[in-house]
Amino acid sequence: MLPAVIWGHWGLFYTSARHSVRMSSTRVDWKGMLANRVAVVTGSTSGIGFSVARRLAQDGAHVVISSRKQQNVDRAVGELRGEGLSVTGTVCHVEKTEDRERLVAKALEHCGAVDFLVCNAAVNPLVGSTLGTSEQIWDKILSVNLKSPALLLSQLLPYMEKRRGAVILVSSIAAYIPKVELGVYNISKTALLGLTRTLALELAPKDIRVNCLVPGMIKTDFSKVLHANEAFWNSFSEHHQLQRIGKPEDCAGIVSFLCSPDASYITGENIVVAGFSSRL
Ligand SMILES: NC(=O)c1ccc[n+]([C@@H]2O[C@H](COP(=O)([O-])OP(=O)(O)OC[C@H]3O[C@@H](n4cnc5c(N)ncnc54)[C@H](O)[C@@H]3O)[C@@H](O)[C@H]2O)c1
Repeated sequence: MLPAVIWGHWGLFYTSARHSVRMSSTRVDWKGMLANRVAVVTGSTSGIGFSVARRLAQDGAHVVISSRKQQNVDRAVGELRGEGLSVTGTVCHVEKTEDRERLVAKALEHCGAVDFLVCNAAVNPLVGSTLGTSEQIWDKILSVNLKSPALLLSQLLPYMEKRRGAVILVSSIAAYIPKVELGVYNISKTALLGLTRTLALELAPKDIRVNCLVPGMIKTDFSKVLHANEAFWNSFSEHHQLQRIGKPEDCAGIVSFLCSPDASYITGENIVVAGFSSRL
C-alpha cells in the first residue's frame, strides 16, 4: 500500500511510485484515475506528445490524437488501440482554423465535453540567430508555438467549463537557458511561460488549471538535430546532473499527474523535466 500513500500525499513522487507499483507482484490498479475524462493532445503522433497520449489513455482518459498527416494519425491511433486504449484521432495542423475546428468536433464526439488540453505541437527549432531571422520564420514560429495553443484553447473553452479540467502547455528548457542556435524558438518557449501564468489567472474562476511542462533534452526526431550535434550536446550536457538524455516517457507521467485530482491545487506552475535543475 505504500505507493498509494506516497501518491496521495506527495503527488510529485507519483511517477516513481506508479512505476514501482507496476513492477511489484501486488499490483494496485491505477487505471481509472482519469476515467470518464477526455483529453486532447496536439502533435501527438510521435515523441513526447505520443508518449503523453499513451499515458493519459493508460490512466483512463479517452484521448484525441492529432498532428499534421493523416497517415501518422492512423498509425498512432492504430498502435494505441492495439494496446486496448480508448483513442480517436484527426488531422490538425494547429495553425489552421478549420483544422482546430475539426479537432474540437472530434473531441466532442466522445461525450460532448473536454477535460484536458495538452498543447505539445511545435515547429523545429534550428533557425539560427534571432536578428538574422526572416519575418516569415518569425511569424511561423510564433504562430505555431505560441498563438495556436491560445486559439485552440479559446475554441475548446466552452466545452471545458464546469469540468474542473486542466491545460498543459509545453515549453522548453530553452526558455531558461537560451541557446544561440535556437534563436526565435527560445523566445517562443519563453513566451509560453507568460502565457501559462496569464491563462492560469484568467481561467482560475472557471476552476481550470493551467500549468507548463518544461522538457530538457529529450530523445525525439525533433531534437535529433541538436543531440546528434556533438558540439551542441557537449556544451548542453554540462548542465546535466543525471548523466543521460531524457526519454519521452520521462515527460508523460508528470502531465498525467498535472491532469489528475492530486494536482487540483496546482496552477500557473512550470515543471522542469530536464535531468538537472537550473537553480542548482
Ligand atoms: N525533444 C526535446 O528535446 C524537447 C525539448 C524541449 C521542448 N520540447 C518540446 O516538446 C514538444 C514535442 O516535441 P518532440 O521532441 O516530441 O517532437 P516530435 O517531432 O517527436 O513531435 C512533434 C509532433 O508535433 C507535430 N507537429 C509539428 N508541427 C505541427 C503543427 N503545426 N500542427 C500540428 N502538429 C504539429 C509533429 O507532427 C509531431 O507529431 C514540442 O513543443 C517541443 O518544443 C522538446
